[in-house]
Amino acid sequence: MSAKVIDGKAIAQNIRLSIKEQIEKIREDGKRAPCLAVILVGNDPASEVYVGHKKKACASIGIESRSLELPGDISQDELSKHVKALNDDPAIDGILLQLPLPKHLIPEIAIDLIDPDKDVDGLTAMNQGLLVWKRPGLVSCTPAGVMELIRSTGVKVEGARAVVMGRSVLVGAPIATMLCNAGATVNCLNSKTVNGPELTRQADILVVATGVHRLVRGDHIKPGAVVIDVGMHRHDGKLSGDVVYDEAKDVAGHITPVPGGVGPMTIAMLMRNCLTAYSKNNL
Ligand SMILES: NC(=O)C1=CN([C@@H]2O[C@H](COP(=O)(O)OP(=O)(O)OC[C@H]3O[C@@H](n4cnc5c(N)ncnc54)[C@H](OP(=O)(O)O)[C@@H]3O)[C@@H](O)[C@H]2O)C=CC1
Ligand SMILES: Nc1nc(=O)c2c([nH]1)NC[C@@H]1CN(c3ccc(C(=O)N[C@@H](CCC(=O)O)C(=O)O)cc3)C=[N+]21
Repeated sequence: MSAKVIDGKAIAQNIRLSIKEQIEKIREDGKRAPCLAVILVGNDPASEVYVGHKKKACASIGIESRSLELPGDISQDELSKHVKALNDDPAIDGILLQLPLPKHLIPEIAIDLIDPDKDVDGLTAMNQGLLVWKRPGLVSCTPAGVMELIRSTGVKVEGARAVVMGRSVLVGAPIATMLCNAGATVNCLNSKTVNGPELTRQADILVVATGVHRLVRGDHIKPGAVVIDVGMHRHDGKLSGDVVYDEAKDVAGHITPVPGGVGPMTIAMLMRNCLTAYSKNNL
């Protein structure tokens, strides 16, 4: 039996449409559009591509975007000044600092300066902490998107066994927390985990976010499981994930493709967070 493909692109499109309609209403009331500021430090080509996607998505649904392109050798202090200026600018609703930063900069110092009410990436210690306290503020885009994709399958999360591969602050850790909050029994694996496949084979819900190409094979998956592949790799212009899709699709019950799975949801959740931040900041 072949798994049902979770169409992240279509689900994301619906969410974007709903946000677009809400913004149209705001504009009809004579109010200004929401505005996202994206900070890009240096010229990492992959980051430039992602930032391009985000700005295009903003334009297509009526969110304004400003980009701040800063030199790769900028000092931590200078970067801090830019973040603070955006915090103080009432015309800016959301601030996104594209990661990774050049090696000499400490990302958490810059991130934690972002006003939590403008932190549309959900990465500040405040927003991550609120998630652990089960009273989420702005939630990280990829984890929020992953939860939406799991919900779209109709598979019950409460009581399910979930395995998250990866424990990064951007992806793995908040996904594990959100699954835990939703009542799943969660194992969060890392690069030192012994016998990973033994654990993944028990998972009703398997989320893979390791950045290791083709790590998860068909026989690592429990038959009928929900498999969410966050990984993103580009080889000869073709995109693929951390899961060996052709093997996994014959075992899983539901599976996300790469591309067309988690990626479009990340962008849709960013748009949703911009609208949430705008609404909160313009009460
Ligand atoms: N589609 C999208 O919207 C997005 C996709 N991505 C993609 O997701 C992937 C992960 O991103 P990110 O979390 O930022 O990456 P990181 O490199 O920050 O984290 C990878 C995590 O995977 C763990 N890991 C490595 N090998 C294994 C293994 N064999 N078993 C279990 N865990 C393992 C690492 O463990 P340890 O902590 O021990 O090192 C680490 O916690 C990347 O491919 C990235 O490109 C990221 C963001 C958004
Ligand atoms: N502060 C910060 N926040 C992030 O959210 C963030 C980041 N830094 N750094 C890099 C990662 C990566 N990321 C992706 C977003 C969209 C797609 C996406 O749209 N993917 C499409 C394909 C896109 C293409 O064709 O290139 C898809 O999977 O179908 C992928 C990856 C966000 N990230």
